[in-house]
Amino acid sequence: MAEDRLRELRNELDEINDDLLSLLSKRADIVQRIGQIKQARGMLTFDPEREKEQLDHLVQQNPGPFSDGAIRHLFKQIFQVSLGLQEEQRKLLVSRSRTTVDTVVSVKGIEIGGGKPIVVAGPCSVETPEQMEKVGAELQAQGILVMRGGAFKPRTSPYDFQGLGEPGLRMLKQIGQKYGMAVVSEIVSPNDVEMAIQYVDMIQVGARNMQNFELLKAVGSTRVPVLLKRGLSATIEELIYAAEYIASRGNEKIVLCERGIRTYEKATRNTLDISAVPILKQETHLPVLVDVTHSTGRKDIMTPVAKAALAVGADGVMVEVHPDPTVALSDAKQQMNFAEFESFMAELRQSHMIPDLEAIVNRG
Ligand SMILES: C=C(O[C@@H]1C=C(C(=O)O)C=C[C@H]1O)C(=O)O
Repeated sequence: MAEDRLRELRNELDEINDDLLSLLSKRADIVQRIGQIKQARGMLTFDPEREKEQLDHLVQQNPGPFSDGAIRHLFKQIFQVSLGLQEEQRKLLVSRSRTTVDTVVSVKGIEIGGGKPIVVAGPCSVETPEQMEKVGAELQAQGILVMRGGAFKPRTSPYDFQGLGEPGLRMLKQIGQKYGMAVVSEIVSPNDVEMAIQYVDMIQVGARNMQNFELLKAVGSTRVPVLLKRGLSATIEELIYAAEYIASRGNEKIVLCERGIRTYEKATRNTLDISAVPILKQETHLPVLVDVTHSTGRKDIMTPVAKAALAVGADGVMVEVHPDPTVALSDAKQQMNFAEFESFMAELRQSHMIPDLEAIVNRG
């Protein structure tokens, strides 16, 4: 008899479970529709006031035997998984799920991400007109289309060379114009962005500033291409969110840059996270470059590392080149001299990893 009653009650519970499941699913469907409206309106997903309102109401209606605390706990769990659903469906602007088409960022007419890998090269720091003149001529001879050069240097020590600032940017622009190259330089303060875009074709947000959110918002408010470097200890997800900060302000001209992360390994300056490249290509629609200079800090392995980067799908590599690295004001050890740069370029061309020189020289 008691056995029968037990079975009966359990059958009843099974039915209630089915009803609860169906109600929860119906609720989840509504939650998702609310999520869509929130996304379209740019609203936050979490709404603590709305949750409190519902909890207060439920507690008021609580017929027992569950305690008010238990009811609050149960429903808080439902709200939490509901929020999870809304987060999941919220597609980031930079996310691959938005489009299967790869974004091509045009920097003064030079395409990054169009399937033709590029080499971005130049000195760590802009130092003197003579140094820049030599670099400009060398890069042009090597078919480089985008030149880098630092004018605002975020250095570890305040006593190290901090860069020439605006005069450095002016020098960079002049040499870029003279030798027909687009120029990119790092900006470290949101206050300098407006000034900088008079001189540079692409703004770099450096590794140390990847989560300088005010800077991200400032460059996001321009329509100038942005080269966003991964932070020293940033996860791939954090890099993607940093890119989203820029995109959310309306600027989707973003090029991501893997530049090595901090690990316990001492053989290289940083540890190149090579897997970040295909992951970023898979998770976002943005072009990805690899800075082989900063990731390795070693000239002797720059060529194989650059080949590896291109082999896993990078849209290009960045390298530092200086007429005489031994007297460079920053990063003296890791910059290539011209002879080293020439053999680096020759090796990449011979292995058909970058377009050959003629194709570039005759591009016009
Ligand atoms: C469903 C919403 O989104 C979230 C989830 C809630 C819920 O599951 O009831 C309530 C508030 C929000 O934190 C909403 O805003 O209404």
